Amino acid sequence: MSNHNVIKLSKLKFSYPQAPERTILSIGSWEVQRGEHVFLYGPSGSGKSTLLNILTGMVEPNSGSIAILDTDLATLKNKQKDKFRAQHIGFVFQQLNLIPYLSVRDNILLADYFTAKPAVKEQVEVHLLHLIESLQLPHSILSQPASQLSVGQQQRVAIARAMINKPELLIADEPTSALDQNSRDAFIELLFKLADESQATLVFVSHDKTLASHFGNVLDIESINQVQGQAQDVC
Ligand SMILES: Nc1ncnc2c1ncn2[C@@H]1O[C@H](COP(=O)(O)OP(=O)(O)OP(=O)(O)O)[C@@H](O)[C@H]1O
Repeated sequence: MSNHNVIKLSKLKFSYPQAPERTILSIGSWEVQRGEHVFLYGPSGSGKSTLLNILTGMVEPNSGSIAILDTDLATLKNKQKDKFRAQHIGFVFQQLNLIPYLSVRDNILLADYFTAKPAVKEQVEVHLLHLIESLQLPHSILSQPASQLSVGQQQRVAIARAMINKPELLIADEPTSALDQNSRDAFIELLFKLADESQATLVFVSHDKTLASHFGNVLDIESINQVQGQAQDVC
């Protein structure tokens, strides 16, 4: 396979409809190649979450283009965007967002259920077991309700859920902010391991610059966003 861009932004401008006069993001160009581990950092209010929402098609820019895996998001209707997101992008958030009363298995498979074209059941099962083993979790955990897991186990289940659809792009938004240093490093290493296994590209967002040393590609959002002065005023 050639070295396709997984993310390609160009001439992007964005302001929220409630405050149209205030430009939040103005990015000339930004590209991420397949398999990269990108650490995107910046202070509170610098537009990290806004940029992630634009990358995933949840929010539309005022102008400019965004291609994810060579698909121009502007060409997709809302339903197609939902499907595209479910099939190609995995998410791990700060609040792990597991549903407490559902079993670990159902929490993980929920992501597969939302893709318009669910994979063949047997293949999903094989992949599920593979993920659980790679994350050093016992098979028996699959039938436990998420509410019974330790925080460390919940994190690993959140990674499995993000990876069950074999996404090409994995987005992690401040997933380690509640952890101590050791658990943080272990979590990042597991995330890398799983991402690399499926050659997924990882975009990891945080305001904690001490994590940067783990990553091959470290990007200060303020170095690509031409309106940083304005965004910083808020914090
Ligand atoms: N729904 C909204 N309407 C109007 N302004 C918003 C909205 N959401 C965010 N903003 C503003 O956009 C700017 C960027 O916010 P954003 O949440 O993207 O920053 P961030 O870097 O992710 O911050 P944090 O690290 O605190 O999560 C901030 O100044 C914020 O006040």
